[in-house]
Amino acid sequence: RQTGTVETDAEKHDVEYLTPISIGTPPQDLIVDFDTGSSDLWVFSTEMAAKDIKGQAVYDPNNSSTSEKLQGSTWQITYGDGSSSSGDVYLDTVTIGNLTVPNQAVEAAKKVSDEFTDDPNNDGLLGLGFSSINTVQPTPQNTFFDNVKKNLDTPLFTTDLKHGAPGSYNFGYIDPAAYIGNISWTPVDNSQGFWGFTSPGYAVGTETLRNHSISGIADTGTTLLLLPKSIVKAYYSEVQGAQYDSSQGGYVFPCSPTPPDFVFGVNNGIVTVPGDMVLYAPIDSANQNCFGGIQSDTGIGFSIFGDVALKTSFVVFDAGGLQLGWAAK
Ligand SMILES: NCc1ccc(-c2ccco2)nc1
Repeated sequence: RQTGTVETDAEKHDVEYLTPISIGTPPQDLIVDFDTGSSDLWVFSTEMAAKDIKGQAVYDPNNSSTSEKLQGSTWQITYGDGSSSSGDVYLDTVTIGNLTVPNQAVEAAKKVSDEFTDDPNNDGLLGLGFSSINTVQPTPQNTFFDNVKKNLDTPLFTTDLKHGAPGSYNFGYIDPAAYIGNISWTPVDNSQGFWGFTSPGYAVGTETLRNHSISGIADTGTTLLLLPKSIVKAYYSEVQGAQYDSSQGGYVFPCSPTPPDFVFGVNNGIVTVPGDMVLYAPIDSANQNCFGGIQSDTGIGFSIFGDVALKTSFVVFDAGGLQLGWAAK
């Protein structure tokens, strides 16, 4: 039985976290977005039109002695932010850190939307959601984690995303040096293919937790913390000068003073998003006004605990116990 670890780097403003993987023989190195909110491993490839590739590394199945085309299989995915991609499928060897899966479904892109073309550092996505929502047709394929988990000491992975600093994904073990205090555990609802859970409540600043169930997903592939409109409104009502700016598509507020912390419950514990993490990014060159890291989940149907929430914590994605563990660090 094995364990593994791989470093992940924060892009500017922690908009996404990019992690190296190797595909094929000899190994082709790509850097991709590990996404617990989806379940396809897809990469830029030599099957794309040259105009859609702007700086990304590409997978060339013809340059791998271990690639095997999954005849007749195709995939197509559209994400919550409207971005999309599609293509065909190969089985090939995929290595992350010291962990190797010999016959991983690698979804080679033939088309990607402009959001991906215009993101030069991101060579694709590696889904860490449940394989039930893999988009390959006619036969959905397993995620890397689902394929590797039988070889792991224990079927879990952990995330340790950081603000503007390299973090890590660990597979098969909980590193006691990576967190402080106790881990708060909460059951996972994977019926929609996501790492879903329900938080019992929230607080703004130092107030006591308000009882207000928040059902959402732990999603490393979403940048912000997207919550019910009523909670977002309650939070920004306590932020000086905050207002909803339709041109920016969300709440903005003066970058100073630092806004209050946002706290959400996880079972009997709490997770604190420090006010300076709610200051997501300046919207003007003078850094006068900032776009909020907490925005509304309207229209999605559930809340999304994205990177703004995840980077405050050490989080255990436990497929064995079907539970999420959150700890301070
Ligand atoms: N939540 C999945 C996801 C992840 C990344 C992206 C993306 C778009 C452009 C670059 O990256 N879109 C959606």
